[in-house]
Amino acid sequence: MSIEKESSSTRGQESLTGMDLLSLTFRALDMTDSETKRDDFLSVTREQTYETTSNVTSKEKARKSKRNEEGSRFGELRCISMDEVAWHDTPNNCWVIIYDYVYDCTELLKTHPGGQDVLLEYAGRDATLSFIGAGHSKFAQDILKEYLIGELPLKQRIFRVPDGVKVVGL
Ligand code: HEM
Repeated sequence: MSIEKESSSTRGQESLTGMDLLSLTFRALDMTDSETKRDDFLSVTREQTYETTSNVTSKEKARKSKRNEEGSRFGELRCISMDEVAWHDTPNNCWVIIYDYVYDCTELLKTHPGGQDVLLEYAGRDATLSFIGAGHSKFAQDILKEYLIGELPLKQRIFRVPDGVKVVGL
């Protein structure tokens, strides 16, 4: 059955969008412990997202600083576009995107328990799906922050935006 047909039989006249397909892929990947809990899902409202652009209004600035006082996870993060990330795709300069955050994995390449090849495969691009697929432990998720250097601009994000792709395990 084609995707279009399946879509129209399950969702009336609506057709599947790229986001729907990505979301389905994630759901198919997640997998093992199937009982969904409320906090399995990322629930982001427009107020909880923030954009690190230069022309933010004073109202936005006030909101951001309030959020930082309240203990935002990473404070101010540099805004890095996917184009810029794409330039960092070598063993001497390896950035990856996971969950809309940008990580400099150049040093990690030397010590990554999964080896450097798997990381290099995603150098300069999004590695979210593989990071989850590899079944990384809580420890691995915790040390992610050691490599954090920035985040994607709001327009390029697919997870941390209102109605973004929902994933389990991050
Ligand atoms: C900054 C990003 C990453 C960090 C901090 C990281 C960290 C780790 C850590 C600590 C482990 C040991 C096992 C564990 O605790 O889960 C591990 C294993 C592994 N990682 Fe990563 N990882 C990263 C990105 C990736 C990516 C993008 C891939 C792509 C496929 C990957 C593939 C693997 C694999 C296959 C293993 C399993 C090794 C084994 O069990 O023998 N990792 N990683």
